[in-house]
Formats: sequence, C-alpha cells, structure tokens
Amino acid sequence: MSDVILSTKGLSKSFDGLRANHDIDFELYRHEVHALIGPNGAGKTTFVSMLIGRLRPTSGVMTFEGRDVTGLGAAARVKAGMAYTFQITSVFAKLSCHENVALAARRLGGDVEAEVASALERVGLGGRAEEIAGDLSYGHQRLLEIAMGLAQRPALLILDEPTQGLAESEIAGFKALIRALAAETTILLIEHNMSVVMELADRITVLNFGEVLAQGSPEEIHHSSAVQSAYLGTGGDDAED
Ligand SMILES: Nc1ncnc2c1ncn2[C@@H]1O[C@H](COP(=O)(O)OP(=O)(O)OP(=O)(O)O)[C@@H](O)[C@H]1O
Repeated sequence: MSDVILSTKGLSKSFDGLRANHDIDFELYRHEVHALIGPNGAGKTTFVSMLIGRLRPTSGVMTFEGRDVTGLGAAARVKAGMAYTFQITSVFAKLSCHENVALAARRLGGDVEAEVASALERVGLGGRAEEIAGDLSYGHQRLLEIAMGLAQRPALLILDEPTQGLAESEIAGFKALIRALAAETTILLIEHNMSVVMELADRITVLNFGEVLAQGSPEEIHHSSAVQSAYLGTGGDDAED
C-alpha cells in the first residue's frame, strides 16, 4: 500500500486573504479508499477543486502518477486518469442511461459499447441501459454518475458526497459497490456520513479550518480527542455521530 498515486505538498488556497486551505501535505495510496472529512467550511471542496484542476492553488504542488500536475487544467487531469462525481447529480436527465455513460466513455475512445455495458453492470444498472436518466430514482442517478466515472477507466475516482440523499437501503448497496471498486481503482470519498466513512475507509484525513487536523486509520481517527473536539464538537466518546 505504499505506492503513492497522488500527493500534495504545501497546497494552499486563499480567497481575498481568507485561508480556505493552508499548507496541505497529503498522500493517496494506490487502491486505498481514503475519506476526506471535516466540519462545514473546513475546506474540503476547495481542496478537491484543486485536485481536479478546477481551482488553481495559491501555492504548493501536486503530483499524480509521479508527474507534476499543478499547472494542468481539469480536462487534462481527466485524461491523466482522474474522474470525479459532484455533490449534485450531473446526469443528463433527458438522455438514456446508456447515452449518459457513452458520453463519458467517448472521452477515452476505444470500445465505447463494451465500456458502457461494463460500467452500467458494475453499478447494478445493467438492466436499465435504455431508461431515461431523469426517470430514475435519485439513488439510481447517483449510481449512474459513478458509472459515468468508471467508463473513463480512472486510476483515481473522487466521489463528492456520494451518499447524500440516499435511503438507508441504498447506502448499504453503495458500500458494497465501493468495496468492489476498490480492487480496481483508488477512491477518494468526501463524505459526511460517519458510518460510511468508518466502514469503508482504509485511511481518513480530517480537515479543520483549512488545515490537516489528523490523518490515520478509522480506529485512530475515532479515538483522536483532537478530532472529537474539533470535528464533532463533543470532546466526548462517540465519533459515530
Ligand atoms: N470561491 C470562493 N470565494 C471565497 N471564499 C470561498 C470560496 N470557496 C470557498 N470559500 C471559503 O473557503 C472556506 C472553505 O470552504 P469549502 O467550501 O472548501 O469548505 P467545505 O469543507 O467543502 O465545506 P462544506 O462541507 O460546507 O461543503 C469557507 O470559509 C468558504 O466560505
């Protein structure tokens, strides 16, 4: 697990003097499920926006697959092997599931039909290829988004709040999906649901006030008093909500 697929060194972002991210050193290991957590406003979205090339850092560097990608834009990073899904579903509501995934698969070239079929199958939507995306339940639309990410055969899949708005039964299915996907890709989860984080993550990074407050296994994070007082606001004994 020591093969580093992505790293940041001293990554910082300020907005008019406000330090949204400050001096973040971060490493993501190949094939790990890594959760990024922190209270509202801690800087998670800012950090991920820099990782995917939507925001330029004020200072610091980023490498991906051993290459300095600090100056690359979002499209170039997708080509380099990063895929991400957004907090809000971004499927094309009027297109079928097949067409949505095909749009993503075409970015990569190759056998689009085979990629689409495989991606839909992996998220459990194999039988719904011709259904119109907008007619799917919210939970299924989120799965469709993950299929769109997978169709790009990413080395790194970044999922922003993937369980937000899902029913409990759907969350159970999502956990199983992530466990299966971890065998073939690296996953960075930005997630508020602590049971999902604690169950799925190999390692967790906690941001607070734009800085890394703690990093470690779920067990270490669970027992960290700094995390409990800063993130959970309790200083108490239960990190699971
Ligand atoms: N474009 C921007 N312009 C100015 N300030 C911003 C901008 N984006 C984020 N911020 C500020 O940076 C800080 C970090 O915000 P960010 O959205 O990264 O946190 P977050 O951890 O993702 O929060 P949440 O969990 O609520 O999504 C906040 O104080 C926010 O107001």
